[in-house]
Amino acid sequence: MLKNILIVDDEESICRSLGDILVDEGYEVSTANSGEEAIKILDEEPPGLVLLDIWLPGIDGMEVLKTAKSQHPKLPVVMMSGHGTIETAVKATKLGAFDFIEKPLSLEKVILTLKHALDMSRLEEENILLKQKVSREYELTGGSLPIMELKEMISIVAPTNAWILIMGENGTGKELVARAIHRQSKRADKPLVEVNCAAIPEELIESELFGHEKGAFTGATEKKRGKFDLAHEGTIFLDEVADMSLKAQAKILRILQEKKFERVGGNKVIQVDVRVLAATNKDLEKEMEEGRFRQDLFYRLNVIPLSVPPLRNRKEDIPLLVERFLNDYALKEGEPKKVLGEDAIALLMEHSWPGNVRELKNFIERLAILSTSNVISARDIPPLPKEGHKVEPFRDFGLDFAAGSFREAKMDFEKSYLAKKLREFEGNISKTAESIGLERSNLHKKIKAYGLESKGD
Ligand SMILES: Nc1ncnc2c1ncn2[C@@H]1O[C@H](COP(=O)(O)OP(=O)(O)OP(=O)(O)O)[C@@H](O)[C@H]1O
Repeated sequence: MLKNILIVDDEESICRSLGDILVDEGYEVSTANSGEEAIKILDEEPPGLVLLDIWLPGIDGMEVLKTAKSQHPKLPVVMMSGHGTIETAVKATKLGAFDFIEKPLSLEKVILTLKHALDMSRLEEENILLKQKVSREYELTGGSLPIMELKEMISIVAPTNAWILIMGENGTGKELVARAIHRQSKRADKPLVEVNCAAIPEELIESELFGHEKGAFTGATEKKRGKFDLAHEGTIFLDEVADMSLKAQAKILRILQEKKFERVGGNKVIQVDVRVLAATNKDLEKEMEEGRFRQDLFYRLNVIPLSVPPLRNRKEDIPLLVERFLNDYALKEGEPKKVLGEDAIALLMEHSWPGNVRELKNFIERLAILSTSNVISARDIPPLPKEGHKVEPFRDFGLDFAAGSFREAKMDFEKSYLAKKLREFEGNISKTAESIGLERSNLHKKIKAYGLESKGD
């Protein structure tokens, strides 16, 4: 991208010669011979960078720097001076100058400094845009009473350091709640590290959470930092916390209590400062009763409970969510935004959305992809399961021995058998794989091939 550079120097010859060189380097250049002129240009047509002499008649360089920084805080300003002292350089840096170059100017130094300053400013811009994009992506949409109450609770508890347990059905937005809490907390500038407890094999849990030293076990070819280490001074989000084995729960409890750990294969004790957020879609009271979840861990995590309501209890959010997902889709694909007709929305409001917001989001994306017209009406909506009909993730498909060939019958059996076993272990892939003597990765492949995924995505 072409960047405009403003050179401010009362010596006409410097403006001219420096300007010519910078134009040759591919920059656009404008010049000012006084502080007053510079301020006028900054006001009317802000450049991408300023090369600013300190000694100017009238308003001097330091004053121009102050004005420039107050009007355009992100504008990189490089100071130049023939009588540079350490003090002036320090003062300029304190006022926000990017760098300080001494006269007589070394061309190499000027060009290198400009390049660094422009690179830095581009990175800053990109960073701001990315942060905006990410925070938009993770915004909780909804104006219903339960969602407004939830947002209110989030704004109260987020700035504290309290640990929070987020409960709710699959796809209700628990991860978004965790992100909102982190974003509104004092730790927002530090990392939010997510741990999907259900996805870590038990034997790797320590190395995932606490890291390992090089050579700690076969396969540990590099030293690796653990999730707790990475979350230092930030937030750790333990998702699907009830899907860990009891052994893994005990390990987590110990670190949560002591806030200290050693890397696998190491002997240095690492102390961390982390805020813990946890989420689950299980009924933890029931899990405890049935001996699948440790009580002490529950009390440790459940300092502040937050509950995310299912979509069927806040259907008035559906129109807003639909609007948001159609918008997101159009932006992502760079296509014109489609709209849903009132009749189509009315149809969506009748459905019970057992997969909650995730199901609605996927449904809307499919509609946006498949519909040929920009206004989607009720006629374009594929049939939705009847009200009250809860889609079981691993439903029994029944055996259809009318299936023609041996191969088809075998596939029917395999699908039905895996669905049954997955149901038995409540969708826990590790446990199912272990119980039926199949490799986890192999089971994953079969689940995909037979469309047995538990979630809509
Ligand atoms: N209120 C909301 N506004 C906008 N998008 C939402 C909202 N709630 C959920 N979503 C979207 O729905 C999807 C599922 O949300 P999320 O992953 O936060 O749910 P979850 O409760 O953590 O699900 P699970 O228990 O299955 O992990 C995501 O794509 C998320 O962006």
